[in-house]
Amino acid sequence: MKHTQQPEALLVLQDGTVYKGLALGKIGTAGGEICFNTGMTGYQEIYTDPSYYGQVIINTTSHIGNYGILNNAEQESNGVKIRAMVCNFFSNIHSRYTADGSLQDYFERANIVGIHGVDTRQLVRYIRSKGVMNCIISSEILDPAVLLAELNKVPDMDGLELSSEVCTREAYEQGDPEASLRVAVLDLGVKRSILSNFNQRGVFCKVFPARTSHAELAAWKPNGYFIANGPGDPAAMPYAVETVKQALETEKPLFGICLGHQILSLASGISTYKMHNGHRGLNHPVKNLITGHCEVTSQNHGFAVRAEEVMDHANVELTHINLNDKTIEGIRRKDKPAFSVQYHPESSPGPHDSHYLFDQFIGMMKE
Ligand SMILES: NC(=O)CC[C@H](N)C(=O)O
Repeated sequence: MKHTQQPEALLVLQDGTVYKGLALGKIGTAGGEICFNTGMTGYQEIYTDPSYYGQVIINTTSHIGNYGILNNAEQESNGVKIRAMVCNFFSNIHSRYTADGSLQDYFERANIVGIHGVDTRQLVRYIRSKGVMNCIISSEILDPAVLLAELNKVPDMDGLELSSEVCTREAYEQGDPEASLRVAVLDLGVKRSILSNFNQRGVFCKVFPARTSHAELAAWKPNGYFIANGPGDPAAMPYAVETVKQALETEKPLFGICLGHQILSLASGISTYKMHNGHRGLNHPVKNLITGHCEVTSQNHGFAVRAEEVMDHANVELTHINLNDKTIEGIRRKDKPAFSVQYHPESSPGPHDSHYLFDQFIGMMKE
């Protein structure tokens, strides 16, 4: 078994709190915003989700690495997007007959630093009460004072634009070009499983870089617009808000997921804010206020849209609400064929309760 003599590692929080543990992944130092995901499965999908770009993920499920990694099937993008990882028990051995390798080797190749042997229950309770903050992990510098100085160089997520760093450089097409429906995807950090949800339903997609103007999207003659998920602060993305405003004017159907939901909200005059702690996991209960049904949802967001501004809006209707904390989970425009959700209906990883939203969007395009 590899790495039986694991070097020590330190995790230092912005407020100076220090956690000791053992190194995993690459030996090195990395800092970012610390956030926790409570999902009990799907770690590779989480690490490769571009919405986590620049973040340090605590996996609260107690065993990580035990089913290894797959080269393709569980990748949500072209590589690991998280900055670093924290867990309680990191398994050096994996068991799954289809596995292509170990998580340790995968992290080493991707230059991802991590720490395990941390009491993640205590750590999460601490962050939950103090609120979101930055952190740094190192397996090479074991002096907390030096690390704290390094940590001060890590940028604050508030006000940070990151979609331009993770989106495609060139537009590309995906799916069957003969399909009867064409969706222009504004790639703010799109997950692969969202595109497969469209392709499986016979929709042809063209994925455009984040800073594409509406004129360029419209020139492809899409039947509808999809505004993707992605990392960073939506309030720092006036370019995407402008594209969405213009897309709304075409009266063609528009659907947004997560960051896309926040951008549709901003384009509708509703502001966003940074949450005390984000929602990241696979079991967040959401009520669909149109049908009265509850959905168990997959989530990953640290910003949200302002509830009071949704409620006061003449042209926006609240469609989904979070049953844990009553935050806004979905809206639709009363005057335009546009709707969005804060959670992840593509459910990768996660429960499949919300797949119907893709069918709803396709139904609107067919009308
Ligand atoms: N998954 C996402 O699209 C995340 C959106 C945004 N970056 C947030 O944290 O709220």
